[in-house]
Amino acid sequence: MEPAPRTTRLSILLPYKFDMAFTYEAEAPLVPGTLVRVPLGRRTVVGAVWDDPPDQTVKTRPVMEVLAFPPLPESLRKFIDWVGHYTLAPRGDVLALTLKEKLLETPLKRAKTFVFGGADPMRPGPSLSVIQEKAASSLRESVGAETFSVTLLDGVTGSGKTEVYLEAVAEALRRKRQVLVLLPEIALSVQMLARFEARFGVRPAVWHSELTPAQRRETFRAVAQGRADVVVGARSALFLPFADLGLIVVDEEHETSFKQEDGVMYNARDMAVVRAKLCAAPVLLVSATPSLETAENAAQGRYRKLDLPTRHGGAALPRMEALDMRDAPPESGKFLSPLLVVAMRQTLARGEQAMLFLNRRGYAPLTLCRTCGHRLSCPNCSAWLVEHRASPRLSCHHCGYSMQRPLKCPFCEAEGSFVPIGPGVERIAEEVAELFPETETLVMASDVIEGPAQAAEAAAKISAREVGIIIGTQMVAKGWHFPHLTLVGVVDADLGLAGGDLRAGEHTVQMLHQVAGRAGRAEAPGRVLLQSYEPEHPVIQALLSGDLPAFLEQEAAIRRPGHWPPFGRLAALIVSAVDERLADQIARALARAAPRIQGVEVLGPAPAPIALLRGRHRRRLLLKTRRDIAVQPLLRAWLAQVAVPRQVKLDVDVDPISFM
Ligand SMILES: Nc1ncnc2c1ncn2[C@@H]1O[C@H](COP(=O)(O)OP(=O)(O)OP(=O)(O)O)[C@@H](O)[C@H]1O
Ligand SMILES: [Zn+2]
Repeated sequence: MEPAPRTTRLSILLPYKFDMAFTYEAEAPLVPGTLVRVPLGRRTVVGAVWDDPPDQTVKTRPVMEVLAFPPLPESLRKFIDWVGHYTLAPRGDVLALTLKEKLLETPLKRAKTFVFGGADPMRPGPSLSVIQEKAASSLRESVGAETFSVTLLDGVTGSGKTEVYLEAVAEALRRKRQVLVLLPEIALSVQMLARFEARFGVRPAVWHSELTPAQRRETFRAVAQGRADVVVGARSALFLPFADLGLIVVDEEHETSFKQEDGVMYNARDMAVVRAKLCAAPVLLVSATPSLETAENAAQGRYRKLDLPTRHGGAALPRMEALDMRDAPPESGKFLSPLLVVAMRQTLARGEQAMLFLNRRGYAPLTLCRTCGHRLSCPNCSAWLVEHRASPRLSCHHCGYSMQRPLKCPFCEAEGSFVPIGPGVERIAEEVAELFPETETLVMASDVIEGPAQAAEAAAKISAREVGIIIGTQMVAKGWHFPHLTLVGVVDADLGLAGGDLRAGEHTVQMLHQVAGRAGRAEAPGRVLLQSYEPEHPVIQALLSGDLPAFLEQEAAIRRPGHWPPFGRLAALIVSAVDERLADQIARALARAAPRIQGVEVLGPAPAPIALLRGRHRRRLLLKTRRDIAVQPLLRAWLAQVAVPRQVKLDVDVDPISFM
């Protein structure tokens, strides 16, 4: 008879760049998901017992400590495996999204400073309109079914989408289930958090990058123990260890900021659907301007769709007009058409507020030497330096490089010859200050409004009408409800169309429609003026008509024949190296090894639009397949053929959103 083994072998996934789980030994079996401390080389690290079969042959080291923490649930472990498989990221890197470095090392606060749970779903919400109630009761049913389903809640701006989805949240809470609400920019969601509190009597738990380590740890634990009943979070909240998730809401599902562009490149909107499926829970995608992906899924019957076609309380949708800048141009060196200025004066005279939208931070996007034409660019990136005057510097928005404005042109040595070209929000603010010296104005951009507290302060000022004119980047587009705001001026409606990537038109329509939706949300009607040099462009026409479904139809007709998403699949390879020749060499080697299969096309290699980024030269290849062909096996087989030296970084971006 063989002697019984004294120890058990365990597979342990470590939150580092390894795809495989490592085998360790423990004195007794541990359930999968258990968090343990183990040796790794000369260090000790925290990992999780995983479901892979342990290797029976390798030499093992012992588990050092079993952490007193609820094991990661099976649905989360499967999710981590799934995300790794889909994005081609090592599973360890995906686990790291759950087990943030040091998360479990932070000592617990003595005093209980954080209180979770206690949302009261029995408190009455507002009385819903007939059409809102219809949508709400359908959502309550989905939540009550306690099984996987996907619903698109498609409602015009100000239709009460938030009120309606709070009803779904209430239903999940009545069933004692946990709820996750994903927002594109949690730091800017002060109004949403306040509404949540008004509805349920407590603030929800929040999850975003600005939490302190202690807040993180406490929240993580409360979610794992099921004490945190609602979590409102940024995309990374998808990786929290929910004990009993009963509903996921993805608000503003069309937002590109749900896509993480570095490390594990995942789209939180799409992964939310996967997470819900693995938890057998419903997921609700919410938008006034659904992405073509989601609209197509609804059209094909894969997702259910609920509509809220009118604004709440009889408010009309704002009137949209294009200002043809060829007919009514601004004065030279200025950017606001006289017609827009007149409209602003009228608005202010009525005691209402105006908002100017320009999705560009800083003073000017480009600085040019008048004498020789030299342009100031970043030494590390293929990008112009952006002038900022609030804190006077020229800076690179890609790598953070910054410098003083030089006195002399480094090229022709002319003195005092630099001129700013084009506007950023600071320059618009300067123009506004000249035109409206008496009016209080407020700039909202990520370099001026840095966190939730400042955003709350800004919102409070606007609501209290301490501000007449608001000038902002995309930060002002999202979700705000300012009852006295009736005029929105879009400074450059053509801006987003210039780059011309696959979704440029779609994203411009979504963003501008969203900004427009800030106008006239209460009694006074709203008006939106789009400054454009090309008002006949289909995107501007779609905005004017307000017929977004028709626009999506057009987009679909353009993308369908070439199998562009969502009618086909894309994956991008981004090769980068400090040594340009090496980047080229590997990119060419990849091109030679590219799959040659029917229904599969490889484009490139080509220099990336940002060909130099943080000192690295970048080349791109794009894999395009028919929808019925999965890209992951193709990518794996492809990448296995090319040896990539250590000095070269190869990023794989499945379902790319950015083509830069
Ligand atoms: N049934 C209702 N009773 C009272 N107020 C309501 C009702 N429905 C909506 N509102 C109010 O109308 C405003 C707009 O609603 P809400 O913010 O939910 O719309 P939304 O569709 O989410 O807007 P957006 O997409 O533009 O951010 C809010 O102030 C909200 O409180
Ligand atoms: Zn740079």
